[in-house]
Amino acid sequence: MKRTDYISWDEYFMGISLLSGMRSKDPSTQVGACIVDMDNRIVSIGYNGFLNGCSDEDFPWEREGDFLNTKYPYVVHAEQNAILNARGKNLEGCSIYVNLFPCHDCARNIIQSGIKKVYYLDDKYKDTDSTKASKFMFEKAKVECIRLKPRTEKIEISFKTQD
Ligand SMILES: O=c1ccn([C@H]2C[C@H](O)[C@@H](COP(=O)(O)O)O2)c(=O)[nH]1
Ligand SMILES: [Zn+2]
Repeated sequence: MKRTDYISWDEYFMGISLLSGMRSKDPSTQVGACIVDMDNRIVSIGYNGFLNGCSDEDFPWEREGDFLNTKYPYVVHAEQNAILNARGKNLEGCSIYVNLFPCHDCARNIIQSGIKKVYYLDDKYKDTDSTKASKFMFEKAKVECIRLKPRTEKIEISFKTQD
């Protein structure tokens, strides 16, 4: 008889976003993104981090202080890494799963890439102008935003073997 307690597509793709976010070295907010095509195939993934080919040690993780001494001008956002990691593949009609609602800069990139659905979990920056601008642009561009309400708070994975 087939298993019945398997995870849903939404749990699977958001789970992969969260796992991807666990690669992030940002001490305050870890973001992961997973782009999926209309056949439920994963096209690309990404997380927030500093620049390819540069040492992480050369950049600050600070949130406050002089702008140039904070992470903000240097960190590449998860959604943008996922779009860029697709290496020019056609993303028209794809969906993106991301654990944090996209900022206005990511929203512009998502829209321009042809992605049509955004599945998200957390909306902790909902009162910021950046998120308000994202929502305005998504609405105008007819990109659907869906907040996932998982039926469980945690999914466990184990590396334990049976041998
Ligand atoms: O759309 C987004 C918005 C933010 N991020 C990343 C960028 C930063 O590394 C953190 C946010 O840091 P805070 O300390 O919470 O300001 O999240 C992203 O990847 N995508
Ligand atoms: Zn962003």
